[in-house]
Amino acid sequence: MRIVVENVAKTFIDSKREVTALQNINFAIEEQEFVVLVGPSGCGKSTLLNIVGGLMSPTDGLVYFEGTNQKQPNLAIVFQEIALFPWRNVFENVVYGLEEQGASKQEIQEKGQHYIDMVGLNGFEKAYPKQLSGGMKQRAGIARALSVEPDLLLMDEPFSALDAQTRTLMQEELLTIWNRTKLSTLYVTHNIQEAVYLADRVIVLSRHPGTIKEIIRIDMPKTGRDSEQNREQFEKYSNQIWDLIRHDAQEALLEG
Ligand SMILES: Nc1ncnc2c1ncn2[C@@H]1O[C@H](COP(=O)(O)OP(=O)(O)OP(=O)(O)O)[C@@H](O)[C@H]1O
Repeated sequence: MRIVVENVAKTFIDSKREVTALQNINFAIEEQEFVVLVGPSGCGKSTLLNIVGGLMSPTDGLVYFEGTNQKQPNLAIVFQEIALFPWRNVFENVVYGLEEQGASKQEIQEKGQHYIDMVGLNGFEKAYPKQLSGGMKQRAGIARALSVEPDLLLMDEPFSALDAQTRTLMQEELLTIWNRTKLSTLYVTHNIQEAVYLADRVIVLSRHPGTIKEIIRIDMPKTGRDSEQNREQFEKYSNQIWDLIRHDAQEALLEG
């Protein structure tokens, strides 16, 4: 399935002012592609992700899905703050979407366990959210999203609330999982290194209004991007993206 975003614009109107959050947004996410949206604060990353996920409608333009008969394909979203149900244990949280889909008991058992194993939470099936660290909660949230085997995975700053070391480990794990599942993914981050580490293509947004500044293909193998031998190329991409964002990021900082 291919996801096409065509001429999307979004204007928010409240009592005081009108904010054009997005304008003239055109891109596609190919089957099995990992696309990352980067840009400074307020450039419209989350708004765009929410529009692609159908949680918000655009003021103009449209999002459509090619190569599928389904009117509404199966999407799963992972947010920065994983909202696990506190009264459900890890297993029960992970299989929530499967239950909603009306999966059989056997399917729930098999898929639930498969994705719990995939995110490294085996042994914690019966633990409750309050007993888990931030990284473990995030793993449970990812397993819950994966368990419905979505056509498109949407992730909005999923690791930004984690400490730096946990974040690095989670990025590595996400890449391992992605290499196994090859799920079409749209991923939002502020973090340029994270974008270069994970993406097939990086979409750089500028702000006021949020438009696409450039789309950069990260032409490196998906494994070992952070290795010594790839360091130079990794930094070249990071610098290229930072040069595109720098001015807008400075403005965002001054505006607070
Ligand atoms: N519900 C809303 N009502 C009014 N304005 C909004 C609303 N949601 C977002 N905006 C505005 O739209 C613009 C884009 O916001 P958005 O949250 O999508 O940016 P972002 O790039 O995800 O920011 P950040 O990186 O800080 O999360 C901002 O100027 C924001 O203030």
